[in-house]
Amino acid sequence: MRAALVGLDFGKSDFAASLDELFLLAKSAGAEPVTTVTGKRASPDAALFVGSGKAQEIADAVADLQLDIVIFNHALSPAQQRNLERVLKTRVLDRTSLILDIFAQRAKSHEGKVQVELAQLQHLATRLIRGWTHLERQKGGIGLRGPGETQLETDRRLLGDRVKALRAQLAKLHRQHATQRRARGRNDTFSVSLVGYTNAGKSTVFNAMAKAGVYAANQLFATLDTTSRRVYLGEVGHVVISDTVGFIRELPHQLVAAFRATLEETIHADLLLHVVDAASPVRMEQIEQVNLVLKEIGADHIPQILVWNKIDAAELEPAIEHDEYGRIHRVFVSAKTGAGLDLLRQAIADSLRSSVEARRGARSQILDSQDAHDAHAH
Ligand SMILES: Nc1nc2c(ncn2[C@@H]2O[C@H](COP(=O)(O)OP(=O)(O)OP(=O)(O)O)[C@@H](O)[C@H]2O)c(=O)[nH]1
Repeated sequence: MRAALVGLDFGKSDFAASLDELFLLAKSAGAEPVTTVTGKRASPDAALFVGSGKAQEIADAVADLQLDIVIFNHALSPAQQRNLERVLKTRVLDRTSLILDIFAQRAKSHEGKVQVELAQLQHLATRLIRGWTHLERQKGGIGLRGPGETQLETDRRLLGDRVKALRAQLAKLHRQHATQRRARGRNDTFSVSLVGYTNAGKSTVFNAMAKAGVYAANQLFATLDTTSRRVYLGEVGHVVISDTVGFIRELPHQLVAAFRATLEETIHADLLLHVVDAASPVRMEQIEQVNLVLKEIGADHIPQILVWNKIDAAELEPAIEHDEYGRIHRVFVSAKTGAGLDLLRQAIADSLRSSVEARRGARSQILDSQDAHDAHAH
């Protein structure tokens, strides 16, 4: 599918990085970006998002380069999208729909699929206006319409019913996961979650640690479902490591909501390995974006180790770095070459050891106070 990418510069500093990301997103969705049209504006045009001159430039590109789709690096209103499709005479997609599309292609587990469908329906609900989509025609539903209902009311009702059913399914899956987590908790297994910006290399680190053969690809959001493995770390024992969905700037809020359940795994971890693409020029900003999402889901209090990955590409050396309190702050690794992975194992083992000591400390404090209580009673 031949695509044009369109990005408008509203004076934000991350304009170039955000466009590079759109290129990757488009490729991940299976499109072939042929050309990029950029422009500068103070604010979006109400009817077409871009100005009429820019719209003509895009329309010419569509005709000259025989493009099938135009992808905007922004959120478009339903009216803007329709107006643009009329003027450009081709399909128009915005950033939110593109990300939803990738999620729909990638979701593998039952839960992942339910979450993506819910997010898509919620996105559709904002676009459900007269003459837009007729849901019951897709379902071939004669007799589905209630008495006196207009097409729009019927669409809204069907959509509402489906959203309700999906929410119920998710709640059930959620309860099952909580039960599984409790079972794990009883075993006192130390749990480690990999988090990070999309494409940072989480799956590759996970594979290297777990030798699991989890799908790793130079695509955004190759991993949607949480996968967990037990990993043996020598005399300190076992940990459970989980790979999680990648984060991205401007993740559509429907998706943040839908994936909250998946991210629950993250919230209950004892340690977060925050994987960073050390070779990316925008790595500091990506770290910030990830920390923002962690805060949003209430996981910002969990101890975190920054894993600077891809040191082979960034020409850095494997190392462990401590903060001023002597805690491990950063580990430099290459999941691809294996350099520094022994240091990462060591870092996780250290963290496990101090957690066990802290727990033992808490327990002996309780015993001490019990002894004191008993002594007093005698
Ligand atoms: N040069 C180099 N490339 C790496 C390294 N680790 C991962 N990669 C590459 O980076 C790309 C992304 O890796 P993944 O492991 O799929 O990244 P992810 O963070 O799981 O991605 P999402 O599923 O999108 O969240 C792949 O092409 C990997 O081969 C590394 O240490 N060095």
